Amino acid sequence: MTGSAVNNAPLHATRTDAPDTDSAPRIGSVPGAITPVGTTVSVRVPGSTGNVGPGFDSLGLALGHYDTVTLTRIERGLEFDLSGEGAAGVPRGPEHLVIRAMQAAFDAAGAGELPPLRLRAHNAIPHGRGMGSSASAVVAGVLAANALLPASHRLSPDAVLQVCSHMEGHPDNVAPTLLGGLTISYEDEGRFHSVPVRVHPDVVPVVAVPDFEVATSVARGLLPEMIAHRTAAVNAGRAALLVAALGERPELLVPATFDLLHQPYRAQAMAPSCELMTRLRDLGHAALISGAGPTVLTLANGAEHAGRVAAAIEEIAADAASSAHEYQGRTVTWRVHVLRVPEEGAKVSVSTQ
Ligand SMILES: Nc1ncnc2c1ncn2[C@@H]1O[C@H](COP(=O)(O)OP(=O)(O)O)[C@@H](O)[C@H]1O
Ligand SMILES: N[C@@H](CCOP(=O)(O)O)C(=O)O
Repeated sequence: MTGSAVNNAPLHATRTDAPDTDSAPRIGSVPGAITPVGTTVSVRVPGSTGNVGPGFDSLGLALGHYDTVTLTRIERGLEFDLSGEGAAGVPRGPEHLVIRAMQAAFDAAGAGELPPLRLRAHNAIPHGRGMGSSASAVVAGVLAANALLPASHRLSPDAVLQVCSHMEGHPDNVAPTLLGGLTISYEDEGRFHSVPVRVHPDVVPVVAVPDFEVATSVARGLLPEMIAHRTAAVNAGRAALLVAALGERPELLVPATFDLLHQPYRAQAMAPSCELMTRLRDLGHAALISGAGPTVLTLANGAEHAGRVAAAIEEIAADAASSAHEYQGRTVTWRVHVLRVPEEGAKVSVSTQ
């Protein structure tokens, strides 16, 4: 999730840019209007990889690695039952990201304060690793809140995209989390748009998740204000090629995942990841820094190739001479997951007691 420093300021976060729902009547004071006590909303939400190499703040790919978030309307208070990745480190109060996202959805719908809730979350998406955990939390919160609202106040799919993208500050993670597959997102006069693109079934994401975190806000703070025209031209070409490679021509994934726009500037914050990525690319694999890092994502061409990538990661990580193995006097440990690209995004289900 994006912070508030100059380089990572949300693109357009003013209320005038927010969804046009200000004319909706406020319903927070009408108890019967919001789904009754006992109602439970569950959201199964995938992770995502932003940028996918050269498509900074635009391209995004859903990753088949899921958090499950369940909200129950209760009589009073705000309760938490959290487990899995990051559970010990997140606040248990109104500042919890899922609750903040729910309130943002209620605000956009003109619905006032959230009702009393119990939040149960089981997280598989690691925090601060570039696999879109904050976007998934935001999407889960906004979709859960929407399901609690009466039909008359529910946000449209476009309004959901606006609220989620404004909260994140960039749309490339929330779009595939909402829609699945590959998405091309862009911002135009304060509104976010996203186009889903079919992904070739042979594309297999392999992630290597290191044991250290880099906050997205920190990684964005490392980016320069200006880049050379030549650099922009190289990246534009590779980003365009990447859409073709992911959709039709996976054999082109190595040249298509080359980036000069963000990865080189962020290397100082994730040296072991850059070493692993470089070694994998030297072996002919389409490795890149996932999102703002430090996870290394390799896009394999078929299941057999994915197995070879996983084996190569294990071998490089075991090489005592490599900074992917030992960095600043300590051993870096990596978790490797062979995932898939889900065709569908977050799924919501509602039940009543
Ligand atoms: N499921 C979650 N529940 C609560 N907070 C979350 C959740 N996922 C992410 N966050 C918050 O977002 C932060 C990570 O966001 P960010 O730095 O953007 O990394 P990432 O690449 O994982 O999205 C966490 O430290 C935490 O504060
Ligand atoms: N385009 C963003 C993507 C951040 O993804 P995350 O998963 O690291 O939050 C960026 O590169 O900053």
